[in-house]
Amino acid sequence: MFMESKPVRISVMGQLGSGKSTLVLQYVQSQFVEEIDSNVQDLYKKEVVIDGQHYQLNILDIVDTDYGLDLKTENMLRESQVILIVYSVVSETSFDSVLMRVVHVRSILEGRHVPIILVGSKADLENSRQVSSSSGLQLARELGLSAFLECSAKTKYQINEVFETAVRQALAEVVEPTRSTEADSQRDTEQPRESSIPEAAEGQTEAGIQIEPLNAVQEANPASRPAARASSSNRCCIIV
Ligand SMILES: Nc1nc2c(ncn2[C@@H]2O[C@H](COP(=O)(O)OP(=O)(O)OP(=O)(O)O)[C@@H](O)[C@H]2O)c(=O)[nH]1
Repeated sequence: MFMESKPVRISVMGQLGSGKSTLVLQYVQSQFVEEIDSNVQDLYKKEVVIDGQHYQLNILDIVDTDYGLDLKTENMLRESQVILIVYSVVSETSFDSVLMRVVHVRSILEGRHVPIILVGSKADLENSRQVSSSSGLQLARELGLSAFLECSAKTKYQINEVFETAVRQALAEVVEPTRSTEADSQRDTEQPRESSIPEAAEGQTEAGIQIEPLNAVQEANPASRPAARASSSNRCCIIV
């Protein structure tokens, strides 16, 4: 039986070198590329089945300098249904640049709700890690983002999960908050939009989604084993 694919437009941003192109290429072409031309903005297409539904993913790998985006890219960003902001877990500067990118994206979107997912890449490089999983999760919560994941394009760890989460978030129904009082509107301008990232209890989110302890991650991500043993308090997070 022929099933029509639903198109989903995904944009991928992040500081140069954060690993966004490698992440996209691993997902779309199943290859890990060491050197990629950073000046090329590419649109990739991939047919997938997620939760029994066919989708055509249109994934825009944005040339994202710290000096802003050109008008054409801003327009393409406005048409996105979900945006991934990638940082590298081995680069604190890429993590520090996330805030600026979120603020910039939100200003481009002018109040329209588009889910933003925070992605910590290069999770295989555990021995060189500069940004803990809990810092990533905390930032995602503070900024009111829709989800947070770590992944590795090298080991393929959570690559599918990143894009599956993106599709689910893109299609999730958005419930706009009702603004009844002046105080409410005042508060809305002061705080980030409410996030679907729940407050985590020890090892678990409010929604009951397990935050996997690192020893569970070791099987999926063998490269992280030595460091994982060394820091058992560290956690890998999949929050949707
Ligand atoms: N070990 C490891 N290296 C990675 C991973 N992802 C990307 N890299 C490497 O990090 C470098 C930068 O990756 P890119 O994908 O080019 O980064 P980018 O964010 O697209 O940056 P530009 O191409 O400059 O826009 C490359 O040498 C990649 O091979 C990963 O998961 N693990």
